[in-house]
Amino acid sequence: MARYVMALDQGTTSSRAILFDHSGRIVSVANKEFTQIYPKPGWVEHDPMEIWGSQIGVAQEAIRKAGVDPSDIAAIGITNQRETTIVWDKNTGKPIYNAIVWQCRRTAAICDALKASGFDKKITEKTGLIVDAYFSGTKIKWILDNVEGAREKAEKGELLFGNVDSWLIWNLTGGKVHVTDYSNASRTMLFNIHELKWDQDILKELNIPEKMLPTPMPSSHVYGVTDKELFGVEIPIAGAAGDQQAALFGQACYKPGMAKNTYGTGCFMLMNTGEKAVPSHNGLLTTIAWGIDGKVEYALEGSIFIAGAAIQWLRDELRIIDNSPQSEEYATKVEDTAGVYVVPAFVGLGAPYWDMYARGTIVGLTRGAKREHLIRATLESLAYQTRDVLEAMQEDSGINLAALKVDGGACANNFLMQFQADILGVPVDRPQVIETTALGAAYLAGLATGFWKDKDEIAANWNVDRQFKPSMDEEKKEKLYKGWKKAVERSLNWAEE
Ligand SMILES: Nc1ncnc2c1ncn2[C@@H]1O[C@H](COP(=O)(O)OP(=O)(O)O)[C@@H](O)[C@H]1O
Ligand SMILES: O=P(O)(O)OC[C@H](O)CO
Repeated sequence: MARYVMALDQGTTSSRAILFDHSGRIVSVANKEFTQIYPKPGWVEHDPMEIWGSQIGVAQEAIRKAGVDPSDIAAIGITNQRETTIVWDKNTGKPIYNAIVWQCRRTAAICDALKASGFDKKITEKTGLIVDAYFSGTKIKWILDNVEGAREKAEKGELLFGNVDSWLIWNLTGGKVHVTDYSNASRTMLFNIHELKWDQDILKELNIPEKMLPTPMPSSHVYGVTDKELFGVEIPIAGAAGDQQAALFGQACYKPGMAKNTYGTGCFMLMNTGEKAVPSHNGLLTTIAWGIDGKVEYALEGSIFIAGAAIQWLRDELRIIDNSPQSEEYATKVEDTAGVYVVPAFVGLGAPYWDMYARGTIVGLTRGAKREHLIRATLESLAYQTRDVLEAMQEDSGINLAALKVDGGACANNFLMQFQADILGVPVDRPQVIETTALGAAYLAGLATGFWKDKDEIAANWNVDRQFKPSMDEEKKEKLYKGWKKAVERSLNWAEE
């Protein structure tokens, strides 16, 4: 029997491939950052060919590094940055435009028009989403309206749309399979999450031909096999899920009420709500967690657009740190932020504010404010944003979390995790494997191919690395959080079209 499952984790800033063994341990990892394209303020693009090239490159490298024979890989699971929109020519396989990234704000005006007409309420009922430039629907419309000849070709059935999962599966299968999984479909703003089909009313409103859309499928399912050219053997592609849903799966949050928070480029808290799609009254999204075992399960989600990306901003734009881990070193050189707050609303604010026109703000500066304070305030902003969504989630679900499971690159930061526990007043549990996004994708693929028996077998693999216990006194905690809310006020509704 084959001994490994490979996860392809196509994130916002890097493509990663990880080989896992049967106990969920990492056997090898390969990673490659790729180009971020900012054509205008608030616009973000990727080159789809670079996404594909880097992803297949790291897959081959991970296999090479482990010294594993590709025939020893039971299955491949895909997980991806969600909502990012790619449109390509069915005949040539070439993209007709750059990928419009989830963070891109270019379709804010289309969203405003949907809100002005009241159609946004219908969209929320059907898709569980809050109308925002974040989702794929308006991005597809923008491409069809702005790329010469695109609409005509789409109507003739010559163009295909996909999120990154579909794009990778299409390329991995040599252009044979055009599918998506339910969790990714639920992020397009075109998918009826109750009926599990593309919604005709929304397609009509946005003028998007259904023939360009992929076939929605369960998240744990054999979609096809890899083209023999790629690895020398055909490997089943047996799982796919959006990266945040995959992390929920990898964290073994299989029961209603279980939640995780992933600190990557953005920060995303998801709570499993079982077979019930729970509507939010506090600015959260209702979304599909996964389709498995012949049914679909749902989640409540708090989407924070900028988290680890703010640390990258300190590194790449301000150039006040050399690498992300150094942020911890500087943050712990000072007692506090000296009253400084950073609100990293670089691409507007997601949950629970949903303000496409908010922009980044630094407040509370005094003459003594130093680099260390700014770095610490940036790290703390991740924790404050998380408290904003946790409060909304507890309100919507009626559940008070006993502990928060965390994962993603930035959860390696011990200062941040301790501050997070302090500001929430809830313990924070960090697992041994923080690559739970990739792990979740591997589990979905391994379950479809019999590599793992069932979810219980997988749940037994979850082990805590460290628990961070709240230790800040109540008065200080609330005073700090009050300052954050005031800082957020200053960032809202800033940009003008
Ligand atoms: N020690 C650290 N402290 C703070 N942030 C970190 C640390 N290590 C990584 N990060 C941040 O985490 C992000 C990378 O996490 P990852 O889970 O790989 O993200 P993604 O999947 O979105 O690309 C980067 O934005 C990086 O700045
Ligand atoms: O690239 P990540 O891990 O920050 O995830 C991005 C999300 O999928 C966007 O919805």
